Amino acid sequence: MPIQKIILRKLKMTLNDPFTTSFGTMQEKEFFIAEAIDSGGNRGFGESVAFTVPWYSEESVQTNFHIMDDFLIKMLQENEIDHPNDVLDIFSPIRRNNMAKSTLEGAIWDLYAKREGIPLAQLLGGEKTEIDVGISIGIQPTVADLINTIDHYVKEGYKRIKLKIKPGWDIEVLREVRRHFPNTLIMADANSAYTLDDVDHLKKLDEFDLMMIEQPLAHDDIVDHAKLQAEINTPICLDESIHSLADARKAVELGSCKIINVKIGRVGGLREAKRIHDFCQEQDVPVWCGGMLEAGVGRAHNIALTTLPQFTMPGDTAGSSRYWKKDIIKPEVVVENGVIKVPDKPGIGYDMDDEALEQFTVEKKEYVF
Ligand SMILES: O=C(O)CCC(=O)C1=CC=C[C@@H](O)[C@@H]1C(=O)O
Ligand SMILES: [Mg+2]
Repeated sequence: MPIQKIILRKLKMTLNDPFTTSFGTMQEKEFFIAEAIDSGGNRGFGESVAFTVPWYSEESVQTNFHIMDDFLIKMLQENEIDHPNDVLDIFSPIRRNNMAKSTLEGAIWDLYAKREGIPLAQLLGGEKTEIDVGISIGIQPTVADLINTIDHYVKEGYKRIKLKIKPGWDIEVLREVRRHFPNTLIMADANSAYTLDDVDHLKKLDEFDLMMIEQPLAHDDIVDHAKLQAEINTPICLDESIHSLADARKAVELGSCKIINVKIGRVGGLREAKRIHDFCQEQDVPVWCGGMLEAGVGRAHNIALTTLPQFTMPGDTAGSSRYWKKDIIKPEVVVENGVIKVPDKPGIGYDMDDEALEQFTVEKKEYVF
């Protein structure tokens, strides 16, 4: 692929509402958009999903820049890329830093699909023309606020509600939520807020008929999760613990989870995400696509991935307006009755809103090939 230039832009955008989890609250979001341009003027885009503070994983906005700027882009300049599947092989001398790798890999997948004139979803092997989506709701100031927020999104048609829980904001909250919403698909995400000392407490979740509990124990654990899964009926879904196909295989073998949340950035890109999908399909383990409060480019990549068949559960890819007053793609991502229509244009299927891209850019660097 004749890449002529890569542009890295650091953007700063403000979420409509603060998003609170067991590890903190976010409202300002900084991230990188990588743009890969070929000799024909085609433009491919990828989005970095690390947060400013490394509280979800060890990566941050600044480590993403350091790794891309000092290492990864040079590796792309020095190696031939025939297919986007080559990119992670080229990056393999660099350990982890998956979100940095995924930013550039994503831009190259989009560029390749545009050069071929096909949608990214189709290039990945996805066949769905629409995808079902749920929504992730942060910890709210009061239970009444939470009930109102859920009510709003249930009425908008979201197919599944994910709540954030932590010690002190869990059993009683879920009891109230279940009482108000007896038939809604509900799951809880703990972002590693518990330990095995909480087994008896976590067993109480079984009474709420949750679809799953996401990442109850340590972010780097699969052994204790297997012990917990043996004690509770609620299916465990792993998020933070899964960085690769190898992690997914070990977790499934150990019985650490019954469901996997696939985040493209966390696993190092679309190639690894697809491999995890394929493995889970063979093993009959459902997967769904997680979110990292992305802007339009990351959201579009999530939509393309979700068209693969084993994404049988609604993911966290809500509509653009849930996060942003103005997104960086045109049209923005729209959810109607809990469904997103998969775009059928080449690549990620949405156009860049270049004015918005410029408006939110706070730093920019170009790399000529
Ligand atoms: O709406 C989204 O993009 C999903 C938001 C969400 O649930 C999460 C975003 C960022 C970090 C975590 O708190 C989290 C998750 O763990 O899945
Ligand atoms: Mg999670």
